[in-house]
Amino acid sequence: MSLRLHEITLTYPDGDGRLTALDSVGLEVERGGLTAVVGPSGSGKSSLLAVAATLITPDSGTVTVDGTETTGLSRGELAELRRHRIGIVFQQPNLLPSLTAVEQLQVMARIDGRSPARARSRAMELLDAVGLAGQAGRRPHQLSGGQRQRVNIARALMNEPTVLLVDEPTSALDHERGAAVLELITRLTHRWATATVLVTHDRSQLTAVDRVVEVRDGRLGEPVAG
Ligand SMILES: Nc1ncnc2c1ncn2[C@@H]1O[C@H](COP(=O)(O)OP(=O)(O)OP(=O)(O)O)[C@@H](O)[C@H]1O
Repeated sequence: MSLRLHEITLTYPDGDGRLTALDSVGLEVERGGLTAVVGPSGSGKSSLLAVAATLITPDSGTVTVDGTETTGLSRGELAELRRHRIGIVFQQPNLLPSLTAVEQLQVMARIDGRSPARARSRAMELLDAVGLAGQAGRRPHQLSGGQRQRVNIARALMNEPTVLLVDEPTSALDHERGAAVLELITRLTHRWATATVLVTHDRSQLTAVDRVVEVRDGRLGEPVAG
């Protein structure tokens, strides 16, 4: 199992007490599988993604990434794990304004110490996969919102992660572009065999995903119709 969350409970300070954001949540995703997590605002979706990304340590429960149990790893070891095994697509693309599309990707590989030639060929392969081979030399302001989101997605795959975590990728896009981005993420999941978890509040576009689970008040279950 490439991503396994087991009995995750997460609380936040809340006045004099604690608010339970995740309550004994379990989730398993295989390589090449895409699980969509839906749920109303405040139900715990972002918290679930942050725990899966090892950015937040839960009160209890375990997160296993690509066979590595993360409990007890140091901050440095977690950072290393994230760099090599986890790709994260945040809601906002956060591209660097002065870099071209291909450079946005190359930066990731440089941090990881790859040769520039290998980094460039991987970057071009990914830009091609997201339909932007012809826009490799453009800077963010020369790209549309949908194109920027595609660069963002390609960048998350740069270091060949096992796990791909995607937060509300369609929130800034209209219905048609949103559907295209979801279709793209599904295709990339199959092609690069990532264990993908995608968080969204918009379930109308979830036609092609392998599985949909719903978070309600911090608990995970099968989605309720509607
Ligand atoms: N850092 C924090 N400190 C305190 N409470 C928090 C914190 N982050 C989230 N919460 C609370 O935990 C609960 C779950 O929040 P979370 O952001 O995970 O939900 P969500 O489903 O992603 O919501 P949204 O769709 O609005 O982003 C909410 O009640 C929220 O107010």
